[in-house]
Amino acid sequence: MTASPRGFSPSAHTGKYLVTGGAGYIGSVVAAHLVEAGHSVTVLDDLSTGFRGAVPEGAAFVEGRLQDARRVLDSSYDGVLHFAAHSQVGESVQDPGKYWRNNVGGSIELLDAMREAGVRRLVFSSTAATYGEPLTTPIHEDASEAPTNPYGASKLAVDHMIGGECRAHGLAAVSLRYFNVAGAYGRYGERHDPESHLIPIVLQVAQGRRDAVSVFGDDYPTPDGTCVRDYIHVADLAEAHLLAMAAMTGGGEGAGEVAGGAHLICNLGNGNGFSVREVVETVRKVTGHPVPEAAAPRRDGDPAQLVASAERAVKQLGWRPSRTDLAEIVQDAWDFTQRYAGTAGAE
Ligand SMILES: O=c1ccn([C@@H]2O[C@H](COP(=O)(O)OP(=O)(O)O[C@H]3O[C@H](CO)[C@H](O)[C@H](O)[C@H]3O)[C@@H](O)[C@H]2O)c(=O)[nH]1
Repeated sequence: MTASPRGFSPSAHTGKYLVTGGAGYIGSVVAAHLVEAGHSVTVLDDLSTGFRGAVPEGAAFVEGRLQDARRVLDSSYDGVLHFAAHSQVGESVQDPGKYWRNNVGGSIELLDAMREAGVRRLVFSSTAATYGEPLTTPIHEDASEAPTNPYGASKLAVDHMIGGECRAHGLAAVSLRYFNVAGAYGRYGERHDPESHLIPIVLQVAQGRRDAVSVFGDDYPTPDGTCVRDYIHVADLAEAHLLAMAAMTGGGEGAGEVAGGAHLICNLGNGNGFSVREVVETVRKVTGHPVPEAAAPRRDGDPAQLVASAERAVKQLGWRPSRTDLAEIVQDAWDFTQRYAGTAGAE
């Protein structure tokens, strides 16, 4: 095992969990954390964007869609962690039906399968994109929800569906709204094709696989004119998922027990914003390589600034992010990029 857990153990209880999308970036990191904490894990993934090699050793694997959850789940499962989704903002604008069908339609099937099998706990991978253009910063969970693209709208629809399922049928659920997830956890890291996220793109420039990074807009109302985002380490994010499940199984560390019928929504971010230019500069320092920049027009739908208030996750779940330094996040992503991304082991 190349990953290096830091003695994180959110719960003395061990359980049996289904991880949908566990061959993808975030799902695989969470699945690895669950296995390392001694839980029994089954990954359900259709490998449309994930990699078989990213499923952690020790987890069972079922290749299938969310519609197939019915043939996997039974009452021996303690809960589900649901990551399987399409997640490209630009693509969702081009092909919205794909997002409604898969993200919303698939989640309906999953919720039905859970109810039929008597599996009553869910952690859902939601997103800051449910808020849209923020009216205030940092963003709290009671901010207005006005997604600006079908990706965010599909995730918000699922959050609403989950709320209804909790009220009607006593499901316990935690929706975690991620800000900009980055970094890697040993051999588990970010590999999108095509890549659209800033940090992996800048690292590809540092590696010489791209000529320059396009900086999308330098006239935003931010200190250096480029967009500001809240980057959160994927391992800190993963720990929040285990704490969320623990809050529902009675082994939680936070203030809030999430009982049947309750739906807790928590933002996950560090509360610090970094601009595109600061990210590029950090990559130069960490890698020691030059990173040429090219000015480019603003990208449609990009808010100037997205920064989280994660106070609720800290209070309710007992979450304590420990990798908040941007250089550490970039370093871990860089190690992954050099060792694993684009290698045969990725398949
Ligand atoms: O080549 C690039 C790529 C990105 N950027 C800029 O870098 C910032 C971060 O962009 P990312 O694509 O890495 O991340 P986003 O903030 O667009 O996306 C994040 O927030 C979205 C919601 O707003 C979704 O949740 C998405 O999955 C999540 O990664 C943005 O200002 C973007 O314009 C560039 O300047 N050049």
